[in-house]
Amino acid sequence: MSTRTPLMAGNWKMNLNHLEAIAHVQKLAFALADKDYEAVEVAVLPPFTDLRSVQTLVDGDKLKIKYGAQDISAHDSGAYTGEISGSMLAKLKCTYVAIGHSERRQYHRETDEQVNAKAKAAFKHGLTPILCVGEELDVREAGDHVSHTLAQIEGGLKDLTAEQVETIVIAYEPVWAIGTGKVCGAGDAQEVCAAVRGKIAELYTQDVADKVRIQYGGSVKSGNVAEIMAQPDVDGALVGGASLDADEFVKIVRFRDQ
Ligand SMILES: O=C[C@H](O)COP(=O)(O)O
Repeated sequence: MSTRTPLMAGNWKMNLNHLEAIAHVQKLAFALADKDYEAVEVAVLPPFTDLRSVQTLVDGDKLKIKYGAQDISAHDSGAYTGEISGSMLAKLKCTYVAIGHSERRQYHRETDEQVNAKAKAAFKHGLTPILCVGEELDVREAGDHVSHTLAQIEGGLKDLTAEQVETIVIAYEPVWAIGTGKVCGAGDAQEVCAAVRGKIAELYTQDVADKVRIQYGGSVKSGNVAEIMAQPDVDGALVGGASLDADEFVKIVRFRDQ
């Protein structure tokens, strides 16, 4: 029986301005009770422009919900127009930062090398990376989904220490299941999540691998979350579209009741 605490995280992507963010987090705070936080960690990943508002709300009302960013610069400071550094995110008391999301890889051509540099920047500033990996449809159809995902793991974790890796969160998100309504079968998600854990055991130790939380992401909803969470190597969900509906996200957090 795993002792890993599930992490249910809402990746808002480029949705909700700072006023909408306040209203949304207030709805979540109102709906979630202490008992929800006893067995599940809950986090939101709003756009950068919302983070100060979310921080003020969480700090002011001592909320148990955690928050983080959707990206981080690999650089500490300087002439990098449009980028946001790890120290800026740490100053806003972010806990998490998503790294290597498929939309960053696809639209911004982020490579495993850049993703690895961002993971190092996150650790340097005390942030926990949520390292996103997963294959496109053609890769799955060719039967190469496991090897593709494990190569991303190897590249993303390069030169990280065992102490760092045991705290990291991995999000397995098959690209073809993101925002499409096509859910990866629970067994298929388990296959890749187990392979990811096996790879971490090979690169580090079984003990390190047993501590790493591996989320599934891709069209997670209240109707499919229970089956996905029942898989032994799935330790949470990275939820996109469904996290924008507070009632639906609360149901996902309460996956044991679904
Ligand atoms: O980061 C979240 C994923 O990209 C999943 O998005 P989705 O739940 O809208 O499919």
